[in-house]
Amino acid sequence: MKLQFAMDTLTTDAALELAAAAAPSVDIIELGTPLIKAEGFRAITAIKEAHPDKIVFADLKTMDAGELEAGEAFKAGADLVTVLGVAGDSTIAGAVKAAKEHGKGIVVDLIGVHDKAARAKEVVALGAEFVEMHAGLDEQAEDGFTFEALLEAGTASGVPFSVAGGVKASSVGSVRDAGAQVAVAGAAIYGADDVAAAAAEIRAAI
Ligand SMILES: O=C(CO)[C@H](O)[C@H](O)COP(=O)(O)O
Repeated sequence: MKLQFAMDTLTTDAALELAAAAAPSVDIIELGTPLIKAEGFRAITAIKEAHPDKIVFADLKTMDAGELEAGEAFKAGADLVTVLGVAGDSTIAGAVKAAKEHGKGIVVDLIGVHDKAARAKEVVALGAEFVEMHAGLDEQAEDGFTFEALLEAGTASGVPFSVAGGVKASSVGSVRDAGAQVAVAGAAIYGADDVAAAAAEIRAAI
């Protein structure tokens, strides 16, 4: 299972610093949505230039204009780009078209999707590389939410999936055991006093 580091920071300089510290322990470096909104696609280029050997993941969370937005992110250096699962099929298909043109991949983020397992099958049939079983901060706070439900949806989907939303060293083993291809950890790494050690601890737990 690969480890993805989600950098939900607001400046390229901070992201470069975080990425340098965590890089030895992670496979995928993610530019979080707030970072891309704050700094633009040039932040993608900066991270890819600093880490050409890593998979660079641009968390665009695209909802419309899939081909255009994904295409621009790939041109900037992204290897994987996210489109929302609640977007229309034509948006996802457009983003997949851009990915094929660039030899890259689309990940569909299932945040806010009620039946994640069912939508996962549909979007992989549309050409998504894998889906992200993702609970945002608001969803995690809802009554009845459990991390296990996220894992169960991944296993039930029968398609390649990642898990995001509160993953840490103590829970990453359950992500692996659920059959995920990728575990995404954000705050557990960037919020630690020692970023390099936090990333290494999660890697060791895998
Ligand atoms: O995409 C995101 C929020 O929309 C986060 O980057 C992702 O969920 C990682 O979260 P965490 O910091 O809880 O590990």
